[in-house]
Amino acid sequence: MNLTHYIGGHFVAADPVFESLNPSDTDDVVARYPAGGAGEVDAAVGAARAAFPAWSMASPEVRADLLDKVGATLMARAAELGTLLAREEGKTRAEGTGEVMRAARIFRYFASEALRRHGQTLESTRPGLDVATYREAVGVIGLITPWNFPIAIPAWKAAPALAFGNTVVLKPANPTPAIAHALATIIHECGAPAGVFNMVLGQGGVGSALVDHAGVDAVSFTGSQAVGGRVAAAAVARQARVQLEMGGKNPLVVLADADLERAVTIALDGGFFQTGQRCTASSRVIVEDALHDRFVAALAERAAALRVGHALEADTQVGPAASEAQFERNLRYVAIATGEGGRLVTGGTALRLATPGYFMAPTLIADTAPDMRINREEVFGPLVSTVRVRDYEEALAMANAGNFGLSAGIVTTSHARARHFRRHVRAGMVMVNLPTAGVDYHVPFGGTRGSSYGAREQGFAAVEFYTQMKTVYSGD
Ligand SMILES: NC(=O)C1=CN([C@@H]2O[C@H](COP(=O)(O)OP(=O)(O)OC[C@H]3O[C@@H](n4cnc5c(N)ncnc54)[C@H](OP(=O)(O)O)[C@@H]3O)[C@@H](O)[C@H]2O)C=CC1
Ligand SMILES: O=C(O)CCC(=O)C(=O)O
Repeated sequence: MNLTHYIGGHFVAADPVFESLNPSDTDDVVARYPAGGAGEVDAAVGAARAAFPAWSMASPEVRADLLDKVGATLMARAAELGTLLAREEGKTRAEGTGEVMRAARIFRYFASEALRRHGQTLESTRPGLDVATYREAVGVIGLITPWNFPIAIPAWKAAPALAFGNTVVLKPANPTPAIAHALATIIHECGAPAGVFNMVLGQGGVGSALVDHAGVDAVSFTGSQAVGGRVAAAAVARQARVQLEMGGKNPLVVLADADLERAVTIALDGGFFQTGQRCTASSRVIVEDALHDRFVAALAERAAALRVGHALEADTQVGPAASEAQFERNLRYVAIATGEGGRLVTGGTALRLATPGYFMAPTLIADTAPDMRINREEVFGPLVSTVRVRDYEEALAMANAGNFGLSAGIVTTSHARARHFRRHVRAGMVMVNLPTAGVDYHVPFGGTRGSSYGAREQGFAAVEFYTQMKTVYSGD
């Protein structure tokens, strides 16, 4: 399959330069795609600017109808698109289908958000005047989205952008262009006016051309801290609005009063499902001393029993890393963690299976210290480290250490501890007796410190980033 850019309502073909490979079987080329650059970005931004006046002034019903139709189409095609997603990204077919359904629900949710009341009317302090606030579209929004949720994240950025009257230029992640292309095709076929939604494919310069373009009013980025920092600096330098979501080193605190089986199930899900490639993954498990050894032994046993395999095989529980770069990074961090004194309890190695893919055994590294790199840096693979602590107070201090603050979890039977943790942990999202990963789409998503920058994403909070406030005073 040769993919194209999507600019101004047209699928713009160009020589295929890059390949998207199936990470479960790298002999399988999922798609080939062109090397877009500043020229394509300029054309896409131009198309989005030209479409903006009519789209932002269109009846919200027009926008709601489009989003509704996109949501319904995604839902109807969830199994087929979920298979494509699993083939291209490496998450299991069930995870892929679930993600497409999530994207469908996000479009459906924002279809109704387009019709909801977002402004206010107030009495003026001056008799005889009325005051009202309106939320208006911002303009052209540049979206740079990652490969780990290659349809849900474009959905949760594009759907609110379009719902509130903005136009969009999407730069999808390099390892997953085919599923992004499928989304663009659906938006086109559902009747989006030309230029309302655009997509430019390519590597090594498309993202920065988008962020630097004077015609882009706002940029929403999800990815690494390093790139996020560059995106923010470039956007702020020209006073463009910017929002970043940059991952985590999410602590899961397991207290001695926890039910062991439950704690292990929560850690297993949060740490290893979706191959650990979630910014909300429970990559750092902080365990109270009295339960520590039994917890590590039980988690290692369950992790070793997980079936790692080809994403499209029915009994696979953990798919491959999404790319060679991510695979190598995962293995490198095993060496870094053990080199710094961590104890490899299970996993740690690449797996040779029937197909050439980026498979790795779920890995547990115990006896780590909080200042080791494995506890400070996001890896984004099926790697979990454990830290032993004396008591709850030490666990909380450790959970609050470091430069991330996305999601934090606690497993305990104590309501008092859970309440205290909810209040005092420094994270944007707190999970009580739940994995740190796995979020709803109708509530705000985002973190503190180095995890996020700017307004929250998703749910009712999305209106903040994708609209600007206007205050109108009316006399008689
Ligand atoms: N928070 C999360 O959910 C995610 C976190 N990550 C983390 O990031 C690590 C690396 O993943 P990787 O896929 O390389 O992701 P990156 O965060 O490095 O982002 C790569 C994307 O950013 C664009 N980009 C690169 N430089 C710039 C720039 N200066 N301005 C604008 N856009 C730019 C690239 O486009 P172009 O090719 O055109 O330059 C590409 O689309 C992972 O291991 C993980 O730790 C990754 C994915 C999701
Ligand atoms: O945990 C989730 O459901 C969402 C995770 C996420 O958004 C991410 O990894 O980028």
